[in-house]
Amino acid sequence: MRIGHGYDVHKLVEGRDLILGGVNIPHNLGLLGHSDADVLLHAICDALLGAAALGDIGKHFPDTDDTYKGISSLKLLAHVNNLLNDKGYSIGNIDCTIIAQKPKLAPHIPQMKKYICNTLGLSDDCMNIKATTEEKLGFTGREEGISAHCVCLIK
Ligand SMILES: Nc1ccn([C@@H]2O[C@H](COP(=O)(O)O)[C@@H](O)[C@H]2O)c(=O)n1
Ligand SMILES: C[C@@]1(CO)OP(=O)(O)OP(=O)(O)OC[C@H]1O
Repeated sequence: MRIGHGYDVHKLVEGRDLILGGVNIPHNLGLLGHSDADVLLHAICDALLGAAALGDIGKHFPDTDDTYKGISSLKLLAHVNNLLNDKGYSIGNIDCTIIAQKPKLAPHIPQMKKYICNTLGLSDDCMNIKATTEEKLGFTGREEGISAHCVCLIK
């Protein structure tokens, strides 16, 4: 068994979609990034890459490469899964926390889980997503951005 950890932050701005776990969530602000800025999927990619000692998301998908401009991060996650499979690894379980003051994410978590489990070929009981506010403290509390943490085990 090997452990991995991922962390990512994206800024909230007007005029962008809010996409988390592949789900387009209705909100007045969205996340800024070179890709679709899906901060949850980026944290998952980094945790999986970390567990396999394969570097990080920026190494595999540079934000200077137009190939990744506006790309769905579900495609990046699928690619990361292939890299792990090529090295003979399979995923044990994944646990994530999204830190967002708004919007309420709980109603969207089942759909996020479905997309992620389908992409990774994981069963529902191997994947968990939590959401929390930071009680109006810090940059997430001021609604300037959203962050996400992920830990995983691979075998
Ligand atoms: N963006 C969010 C943040 C939180 N939740 C849910 O609310 C619960 C309480 O959050 P606190 O930050 O006040 O502890 C949390 O456990 C989540 O279930 C949410 O849905 N969306
Ligand atoms: C995903 C990539 C590539 O499009 O870009 P962003 O969407 O900006 O995301 P980030 O987490 O800053 O870094 C990884 C990138 O290289």
